[in-house]
Amino acid sequence: MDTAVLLVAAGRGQRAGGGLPKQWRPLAGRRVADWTLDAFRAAPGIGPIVLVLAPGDTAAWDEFGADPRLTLTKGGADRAASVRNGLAALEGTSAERVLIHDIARPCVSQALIAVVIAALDEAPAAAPGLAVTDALWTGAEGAVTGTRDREGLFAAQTPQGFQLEAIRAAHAAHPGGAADDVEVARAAGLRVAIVPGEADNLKITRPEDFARAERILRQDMDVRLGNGYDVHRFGPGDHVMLCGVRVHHDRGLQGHSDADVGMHAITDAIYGALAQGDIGRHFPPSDPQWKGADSAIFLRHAGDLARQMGFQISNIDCTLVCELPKIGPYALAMADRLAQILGIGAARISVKATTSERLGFTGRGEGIAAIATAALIGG
Ligand SMILES: Nc1ccn([C@@H]2O[C@H](COP(=O)(O)OP(=O)(O)OP(=O)(O)O)[C@@H](O)[C@H]2O)c(=O)n1
Ligand SMILES: C[C@](O)(CO)[C@H](O)COP(=O)(O)O
Repeated sequence: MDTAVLLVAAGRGQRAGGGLPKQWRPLAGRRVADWTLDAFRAAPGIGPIVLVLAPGDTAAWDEFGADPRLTLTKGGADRAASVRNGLAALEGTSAERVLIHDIARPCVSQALIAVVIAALDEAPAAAPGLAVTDALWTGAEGAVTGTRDREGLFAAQTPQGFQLEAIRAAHAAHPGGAADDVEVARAAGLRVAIVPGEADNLKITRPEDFARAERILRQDMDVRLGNGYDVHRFGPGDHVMLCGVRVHHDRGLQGHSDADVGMHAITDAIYGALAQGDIGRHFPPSDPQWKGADSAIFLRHAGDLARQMGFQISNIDCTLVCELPKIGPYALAMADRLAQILGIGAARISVKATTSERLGFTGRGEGIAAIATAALIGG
């Protein structure tokens, strides 16, 4: 049974400071929102994902709008209003359950997601709570004024899981202003099962939380580097394909596929980082179906394989080595095309070129060489 995910990301993160809303700020090499989104993308049994965005976060609307797995909808004046809009966006989907999660909790584990989903087999609602272990005081003017019994107290976390129709009806009946969806569910008479929360599943709220979240994410991070190198010889022709862009030239490049030397080096760099061999292993040159093939097929395969193995492409750097054609005027278009094929931001891709000072085979204009590095992050 598919479980939908509703990620609320329309807050302004005022307590976290830092200028940019916290979900768009960098954390362990990526943005907070990327960590959270990918945790749910990677979880088994997840169906539609609704991302609730502030209307003014235009860059996010453009970026995430291109992802076919996501449905975007506008946030409201407070968290509960944003959740209501997200639930409305789920109307008509086949999902019967929903996990509602703060985008500001990027350290959510696969184990916790699975536990909440499993608990929904037995209960109409389930949410993680951390039993309070510290003594509790009341205080005023910098001094302790009393103590409170901690017995039976829990710190509430997300993802909070619900049968979809039940939480939709609960929100419709609620006057608003709830701290979380458990409060809304309980007001509608739903029993909410508590599953054990995780200390690492913090909500980034204040400036110091970034450092703690970064430590948590980095301790499980699997950083991989791969390199790729390729050469193609010039032959007759009137253009070359380089990093997915057709570049006018008085000769073409020879090869079994479209001979896109840059894209081949990048593809091999990704395979290398994954320890999955090279293009020849996945697309043997002896196979006639790849004759004249668009090299985007190879690159897309490497990118998909990285995702299947639990890795994100952090960045790519590719250097083309040739005297001619001049690469500079095409470099940005090349980065854009590669980004489109890989489904990552163009700012994560660098394409540059150098001559070899007329030395060697590239210097003599006999062919083009390309060298690429890919950095992948998993875990
Ligand atoms: N109108 C709102 C307010 C909050 N949220 C989301 O609700 C989650 C939990 O809220 P909180 O930590 O309070 O986030 P902010 O409202 O962004 O923070 P602050 O109160 O410090 O401004 C966050 O993922 C936030 O983006 C939302 O989608 N819409
Ligand atoms: C839903 C929540 O994450 C539960 O802990 C929390 O209530 C939302 O954030 P806020 O800081 O209470 O606004």
